[in-house]
Amino acid sequence: MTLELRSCTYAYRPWAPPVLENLDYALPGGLTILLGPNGAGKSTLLKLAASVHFPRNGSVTLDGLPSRSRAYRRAVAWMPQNITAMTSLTAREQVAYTGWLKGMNRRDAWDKAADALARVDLSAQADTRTRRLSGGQLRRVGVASALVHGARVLLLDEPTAGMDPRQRRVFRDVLRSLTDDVPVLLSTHDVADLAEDSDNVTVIDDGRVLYSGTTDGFLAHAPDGTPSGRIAEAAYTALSEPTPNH
Ligand SMILES: Nc1ncnc2c1ncn2[C@@H]1O[C@H](COP(=O)(O)OP(=O)(O)OP(=O)(O)O)[C@@H](O)[C@H]1O
Repeated sequence: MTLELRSCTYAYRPWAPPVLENLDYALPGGLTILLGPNGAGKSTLLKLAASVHFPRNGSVTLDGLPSRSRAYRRAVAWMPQNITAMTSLTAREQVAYTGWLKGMNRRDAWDKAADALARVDLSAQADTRTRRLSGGQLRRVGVASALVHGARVLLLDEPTAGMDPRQRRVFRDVLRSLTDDVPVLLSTHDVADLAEDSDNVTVIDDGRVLYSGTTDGFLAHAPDGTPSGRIAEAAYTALSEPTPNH
């Protein structure tokens, strides 16, 4: 499975400067965390990969399938930053509804919704109305919705934002169990929290890839002598801040 952006340029308005310019990126397997400061272009990259937006120039493909194709859209699941609780629907109904929107028949969507909720450890809340769920639980409903139609790639935009430490721990366990069979690209500002769990790290700033490689390679950018609890943050700082002579 190869999701690839080739020489992608994207601007939100025809007259505006591009947010991404000639960007080349190939998503590795396992869990990849996408880091970068506010406005770096993380959501934009995810939206191009999710076929929510299309590049002005360049191409986005999954095993050669163009992102405008129906097969591509079915193979890729995207969870936006804000998940909305659908008034009066239960967690299972909301997930099943998403499956139906993705083209599944009602029966299949209903059955697979239960499986997807089990994968994110929410079976106990399947019959709870989504508006009664906590923010962290609602995000897990979002992941279940992304999983319900058997996507081959999962793109998650800041899924851990606003979660308390316990919810983040549950979420990390859920992610671990998912990435065995589905590559996941996840944007976050929780560098320390997720870097140590991930297989790969991508750092972008100003629409450019500053680093893309293994988590070990990423952590190696921390200066010698960095205290063990601060290695991920120090590595991120070293990669994202210009050196004094530049
Ligand atoms: N809908 C939009 N219309 C116009 N400009 C936009 C739109 N969405 C994002 N931008 C601009 O594109 C740039 C990249 O934004 P993007 O949301 O991709 O960054 P990000 O790295 O996800 O940021 P954050 O960490 O704050 O979520 C920013 O300058 C932003 O202002």
